[in-house]
Amino acid sequence: MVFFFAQSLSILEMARSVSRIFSGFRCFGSLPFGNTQLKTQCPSVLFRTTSERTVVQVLPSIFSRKPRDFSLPNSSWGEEMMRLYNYYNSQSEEATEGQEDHGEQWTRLPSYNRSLKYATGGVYLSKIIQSKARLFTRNIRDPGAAFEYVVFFRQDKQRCVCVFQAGHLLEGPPGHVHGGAIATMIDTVTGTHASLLSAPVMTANLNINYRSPIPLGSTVLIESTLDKEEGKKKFILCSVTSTDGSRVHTEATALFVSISISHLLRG
Ligand SMILES: CCCCCCCC(=O)SCCNC(=O)CCNC(=O)[C@H](O)C(C)(C)COP(=O)(O)OP(=O)(O)OC[C@H]1O[C@@H](n2cnc3c(N)ncnc32)[C@H](O)[C@@H]1OP(=O)(O)O
Repeated sequence: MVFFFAQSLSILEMARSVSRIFSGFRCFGSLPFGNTQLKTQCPSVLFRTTSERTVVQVLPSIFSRKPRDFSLPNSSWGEEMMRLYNYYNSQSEEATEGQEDHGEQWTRLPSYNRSLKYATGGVYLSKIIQSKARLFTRNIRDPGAAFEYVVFFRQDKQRCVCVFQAGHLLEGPPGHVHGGAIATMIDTVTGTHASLLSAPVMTANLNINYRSPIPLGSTVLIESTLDKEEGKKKFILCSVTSTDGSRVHTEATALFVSISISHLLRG
């Protein structure tokens, strides 16, 4: 669809259009950290400053069908978010460079805005989910406006840690994060955790105790641990704390039940 539209424009008009389409996507390579993987993911930065020939060379990667991984840094990530991302990411890099991974390192979990489509290659879900469906936590294009987060997993400890920066659109009480947004993030982290144990799962029960408000714009840690498994039930514990651990914001327990895909087709 995007490609068809672009064919009817001149190259430069096309470049401007695509640039606008991708306007929410900042160039990771301009940020002060040296992850080469990030630098390869922002070809649109060349549009305004290079010749037509270069633009043409760049276009194929623009129209790549590779989905955006939202768990990678963008320009809205603050200092604390970046510090923690770099901390956990450096430990997960060791796992890939090291000899053998026995689950003793953190693994960064990629995050897409149409999780099931990408997880299944789109074959199944393209038939049953409307084309405009997007994952709730990844559907706001303006970087930093809502849910900015990355989840890491440690298999040996059965533990997830999520670094979450709460944007200005998540306001509940003045200057603080809405309880529903906090619940959403707890559901997301514990649900991701339960899915790693045995996907697919659905949330059957979520109990939340709000202990102290989370300032809007701040970065917090959301940690989940496996409490117990009973057949198709997974019980997960979760806490939301300040990044230094000194302040407990929220505590929760969650129950996930394994389902079969046919469960989702019952309507
Ligand atoms: C990448 C991002 C990840 C994000 C993750 C987000 C996940 C979500 O938000 S899911 C959306 C919200 N959840 C839902 O809509 C679920 C709606 N509920 C359902 O579909 C069903 O009730 C479901 C799937 C939970 C359970 O149904 P079903 O598979 O038939 O299980 P069922 O046989 O009734 O119960 C299985 C066991 O779970 C227990 N159980 C079920 N529901 C509950 C509950 N609410 N509380 C406590 N126990 C429960 C049952 O007692 C039973 O226990 P046991 O095996 O010991 O007898």
